[in-house]
Amino acid sequence: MAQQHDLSWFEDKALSQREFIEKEMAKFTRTIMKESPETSPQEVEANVEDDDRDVVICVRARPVLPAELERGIFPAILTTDGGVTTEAKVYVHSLEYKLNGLPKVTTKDFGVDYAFDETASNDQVYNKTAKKLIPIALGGGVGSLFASGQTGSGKTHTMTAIENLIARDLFQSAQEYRQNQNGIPADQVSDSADFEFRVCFFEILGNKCYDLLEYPNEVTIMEDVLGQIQVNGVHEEQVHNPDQLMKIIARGAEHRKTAATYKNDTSSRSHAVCRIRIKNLRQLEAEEGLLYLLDLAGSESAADSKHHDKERAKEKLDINKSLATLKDCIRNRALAVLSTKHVHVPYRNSRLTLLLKTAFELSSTRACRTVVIATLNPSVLDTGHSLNTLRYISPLKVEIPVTSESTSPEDPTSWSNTKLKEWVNEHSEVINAEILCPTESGKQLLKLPESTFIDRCVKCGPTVTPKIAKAFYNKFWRLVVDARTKIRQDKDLAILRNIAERRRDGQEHLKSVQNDPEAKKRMEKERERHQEWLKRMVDEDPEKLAQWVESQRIAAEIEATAGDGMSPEEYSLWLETNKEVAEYRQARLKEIDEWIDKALEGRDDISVGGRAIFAALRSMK
Ligand SMILES: Nc1ncnc2c1ncn2[C@@H]1O[C@H](COP(=O)(O)OP(=O)(O)OP(=O)(O)O)[C@@H](O)[C@H]1O
Repeated sequence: MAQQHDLSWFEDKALSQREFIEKEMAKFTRTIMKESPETSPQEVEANVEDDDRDVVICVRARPVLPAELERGIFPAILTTDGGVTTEAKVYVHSLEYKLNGLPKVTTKDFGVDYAFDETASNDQVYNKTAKKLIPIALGGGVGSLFASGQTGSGKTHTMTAIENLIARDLFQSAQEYRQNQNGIPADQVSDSADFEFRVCFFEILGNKCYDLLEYPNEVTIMEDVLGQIQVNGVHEEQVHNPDQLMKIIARGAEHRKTAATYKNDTSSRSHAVCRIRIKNLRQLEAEEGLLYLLDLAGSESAADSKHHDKERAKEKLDINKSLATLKDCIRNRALAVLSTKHVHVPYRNSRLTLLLKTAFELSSTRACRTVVIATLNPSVLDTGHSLNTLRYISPLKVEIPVTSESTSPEDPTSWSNTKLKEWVNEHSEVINAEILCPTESGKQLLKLPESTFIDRCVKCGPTVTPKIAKAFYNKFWRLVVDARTKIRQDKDLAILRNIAERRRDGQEHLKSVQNDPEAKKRMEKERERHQEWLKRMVDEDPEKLAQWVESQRIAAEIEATAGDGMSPEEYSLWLETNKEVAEYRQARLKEIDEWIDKALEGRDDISVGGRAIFAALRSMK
């Protein structure tokens, strides 16, 4: 819980301006209520029912606590629900001062999938977010739940409640599965029924990992020769009911490494990972399901970190770097599925994301769903921290395009039920399309848990063994992976062609400029303007600047690697540009480094988070 501390000059001011701030906020609320008609509960529910997003981003603002109310603290955060056509929003009101010294209230808004205010119950939060991870994990997929938020914002409160509900539903669903298979009443089967649940709990602290069940044993996260991620040396325990699971989680949480910070003496400074492996004993061919419950370390700004010693500052830098990588992985993985843009999922750049390889890998054939819950302290004194949290999580929300960009007829995502059945009949003599996919579209069949897919195939007759069913599942999923890869390669090629053209034009242009002093001057001016723009972006929109630098890096990367797997015609085009590519790429990356240096020059006020983004971009080369 947040420790009390002396109010700074600014905090004092904020509390003394209460009347003014509340009046401004009320004015703002009236305006947005007028602009966006209230969403009916039915509309919200309908939205939830249709929610088949792979990544769900939500925020929960806790109430102002009685002790805080006593100190005169009041809330400065407003949330609105999303509707069929509108997105859920969080508004943060901050007190600022104009140049003439008069106060003003600035409001920043962020779009999320779900925004919960202080009236939301734990059940409501769970039902709309984490609940959908259960069928995915039981069905052989990967469900991940991340909690993030400033210390004292209610992370533990929310996560503990959700973990309890997950434990309850996991075992209840396992019983229902058995009941559906055998017709045995649920109360007559054991809690775990046809599943084996194994739990481990560890923390990632910088580049080191420690077992939280056998504390302080060190464990290592590594990729084996088969590309599987192993957590070597970790202690795993089998659990048979919700109580056992919750006891283990509580035991791990007790060992959680904590350290004093300026803000809170029990602030978490490591990422805690609880992993539940789920084996379907009835369908041994199906992949193991994975459920990750991750309590992320808080990100701290430079101002908070100034009280830290060198070691703590380095630790914080590692944390911020891993948070930046995690953000790229979640966002880019969602983009890779939804769009034809070239995306790079840098999951190898941190221990945390390497651990979640199965969820991030573009060639993964498993259903994955990621839920991010950010908790907010609504206090007017904590708007800086709330903005930090929101700036971190809101870019994770990826818009679902109205029409899929994927037009490849080979991609099952776009198949109707008729087309899907045709494919099944054409590719298997023993699997009956009416049993495997009586009504589903291609997209719906891809959402089906692997074990259910295998179950349905096996029901087609005695000749269909689980092994055959599993091979058919892989064959179906390969279509998706191939289609995605092809789309990306096509896109890379288009970019490459464009670069080749631009470079030809550029060289012509350079030649003409060399002989034209006026044009040379103009070019110099243009360069200066560009540098100015970069400098300004550091202040105004570091996120946008980081994205721009990242796009430059990706372009350089494509230029250097696009020669792979091309047709002869494409390859000759490639060769044309390839001669100087290595040299050009080096120069380009050096230039990017210089841009970052220039942008950061003499800027001690940039947050640790901002620096970490740039550091991560550099290290990704
Ligand atoms: N949604 C909520 N409704 C009511 N009280 C809440 C809610 N969320 C948090 N609280 C209360 O706020 C206080 C801080 O919450 P909590 O300890 O969960 O924060 P935290 O983010 O986990 O902090 P830390 O990182 O320091 O452990 C607690 O007293 C908790 O009971």
